[in-house]
Amino acid sequence: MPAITLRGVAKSYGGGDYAVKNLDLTVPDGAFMCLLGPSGCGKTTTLRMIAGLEQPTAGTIAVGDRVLDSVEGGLYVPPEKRGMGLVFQNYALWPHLSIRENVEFGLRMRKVPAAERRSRAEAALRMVHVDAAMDRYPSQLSGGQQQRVALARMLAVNPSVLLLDEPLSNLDARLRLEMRAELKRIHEESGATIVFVTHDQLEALTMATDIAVMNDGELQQLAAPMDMYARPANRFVAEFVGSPPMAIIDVGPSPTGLAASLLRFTEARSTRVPPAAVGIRPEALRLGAPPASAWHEEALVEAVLPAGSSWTVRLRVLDTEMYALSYTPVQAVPGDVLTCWTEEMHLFDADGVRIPAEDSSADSSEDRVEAGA
Ligand SMILES: Nc1ncnc2c1ncn2[C@@H]1O[C@H](COP(=O)(O)OP(=O)(O)OP(=O)(O)O)[C@@H](O)[C@H]1O
Repeated sequence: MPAITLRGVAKSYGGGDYAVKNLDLTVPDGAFMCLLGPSGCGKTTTLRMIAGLEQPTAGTIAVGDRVLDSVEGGLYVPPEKRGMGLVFQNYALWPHLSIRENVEFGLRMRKVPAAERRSRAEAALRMVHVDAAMDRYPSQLSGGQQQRVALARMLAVNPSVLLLDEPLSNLDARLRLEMRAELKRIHEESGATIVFVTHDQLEALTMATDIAVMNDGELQQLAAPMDMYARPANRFVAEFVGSPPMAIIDVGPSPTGLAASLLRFTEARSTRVPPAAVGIRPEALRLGAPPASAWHEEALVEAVLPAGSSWTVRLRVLDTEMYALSYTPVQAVPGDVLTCWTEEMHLFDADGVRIPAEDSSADSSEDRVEAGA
């Protein structure tokens, strides 16, 4: 299956506002791409355009050489002729059909012979581990099992492109975790190209091979999950990806307190234009004796929040409240004064765009980070 490409794609539902603006995006063959962003950023609209359920207002959508939409060329291929499988948040199973019959339904529509229908339905149900419940009815299954049946129904048709819109949002935390692992396994086993819409950054980080972060109808960054986490292209991505979020401290033009301390440190180590903002991830803010090269300040412990395997500490650093996340026990109580330090800062310019590190090959031109807002 060749790559899916969107070129100059825009969508307006009328009234002058654009749900998606001039989107250029390539989904490589076999990718598990997550479209990630806050509510209303245009993720679902993008997915529905790929599916053919919405027509773009401008641009082209193609799979390899096959053009599916071309506004300029007056071309539009309807959903049923695109050969893509769809699962939406509100999946619906037929209540009066057994699980097996539900999964066979799509194959029946495609006039697949009975024996083949049966074996393909069984194979799909085995893949999602619901084959033991094949002869039951949807009402006899848990929400998570029903969700898997909806997936099996799509997988039985064997589409080479799967389009999923928040398919895990109706599940409880434990099932979501289980289904993330299942989806990853299904992706690896089937070799299908997956486009997955979510507003949950953890879902995207854990499952995707590529993440496209959108905001306000525009692509903010396209990168592999850990690249995006390590080198967010701009302030929006930096704050959206990661939990607890990165602290971003504005430092210009006449900073005081923590901002002044950070600016002094970055200016002493760089010949470049000073940053307009400095970001520090909670796990990069360490407590204890700092190495000589690290930025450090005294911090007043305000609260210690143990969570079994991690410790979140609320600190007051000069004039600013910050969070440190530790994966080793923190022996401190409110009122203690500790040294906090870091060697990992993210610098942003006045437009909120990442300033690449001078001494790091990680921020090189080979970086997969494509876009900055
Ligand atoms: N059928 C429609 N008619 C008019 N406006 C729409 C329609 N569908 C979406 N929109 C608008 O387009 C914008 C993008 O919506 P979209 O559903 O694509 O965002 P989203 O990122 O998927 O959000 P959510 O996570 O809330 O589903 C929003 O401002 C939304 O109100």
